[in-house]
Amino acid sequence: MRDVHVLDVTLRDGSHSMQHSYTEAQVRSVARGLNKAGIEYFEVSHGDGLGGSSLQYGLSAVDELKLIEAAVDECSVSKVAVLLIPGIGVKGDLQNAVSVGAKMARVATHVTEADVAAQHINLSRELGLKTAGFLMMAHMADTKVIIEQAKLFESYGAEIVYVTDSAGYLLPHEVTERIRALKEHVSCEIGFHAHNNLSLAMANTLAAIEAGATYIDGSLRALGAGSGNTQTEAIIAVLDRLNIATGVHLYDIIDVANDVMAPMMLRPQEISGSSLMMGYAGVYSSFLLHTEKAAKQFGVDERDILVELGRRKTVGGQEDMIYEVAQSIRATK
Ligand SMILES: C[C@H](O)CC(=O)C(=O)O
Ligand SMILES: [Mn+2]
Repeated sequence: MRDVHVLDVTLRDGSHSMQHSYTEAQVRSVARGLNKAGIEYFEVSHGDGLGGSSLQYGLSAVDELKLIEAAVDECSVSKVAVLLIPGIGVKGDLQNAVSVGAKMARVATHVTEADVAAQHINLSRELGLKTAGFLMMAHMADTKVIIEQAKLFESYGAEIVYVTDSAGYLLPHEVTERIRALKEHVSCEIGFHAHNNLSLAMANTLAAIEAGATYIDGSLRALGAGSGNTQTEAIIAVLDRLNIATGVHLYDIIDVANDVMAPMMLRPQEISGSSLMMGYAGVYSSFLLHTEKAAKQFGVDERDILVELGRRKTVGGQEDMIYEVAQSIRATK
């Protein structure tokens, strides 16, 4: 019995921090540990979802279908989820993921664009997947808009709607406001996905649960875009202390975080000057590595790039703007 479902995103959001370099052996060892710990669903895909491997978003070292298949092969308890952003991934990608054993799909759109997900959510239900809509950059819309968009997801067949704090910008009371509004106006379950750019991932996750969210994302050692996500092993411990059942064994989840994930991380998952600025300026967390690259290439301060990206209200899919902004800052020097 699970009061709250903790979905682990180490093998998807963590792929941003790993520069999409996961190998089959790495995925197998993480999947084995998550399965042993009793995680219900964990996500495996390119960081930007199915079909994300590209020059724009970063090339994957290994075909994600091979990684999904390897993860599925390690599972007796856990089920594999995939993320799909319509336009980056296509319906065929979802069918392929199902053919290698995926059991859940999270269809992600910008917070004001749920209408582009109708076909993908329909297909996901037809394929028998647990199906969720994932509203990214949720800080960019007020509760009225979020309710409207969640209702669209629900009308297409989504069983869960996630409020996704892609920029790690939201403050706890703003999370409460959004989740509470959804609880009042939609009947599907509500999920929450945090980024730790302002060091608020855990506080925001607890605010979401208190307001009624029943699906929560976490990642081992917090591995994820920007400053990473809510740390899976920490939220399991905290929920245990709150007597909220997750069905996950604490020692086993700590073991996979410490013994398996930590040694393979390319760099510590920390709140750096730049990832903090993403939370401050409201910038999509997966822009971090691109911003570091652009800052070096044009010899400008990463923070200036991020502030300008926030001011221009850039969203996922506009990675090319990072270089344009860096170039324009350079030109004014
Ligand atoms: C594709 C993004 O990385 C999805 C996500 O995890 C977020 O918006 O946050
Ligand atoms: Mn994320």
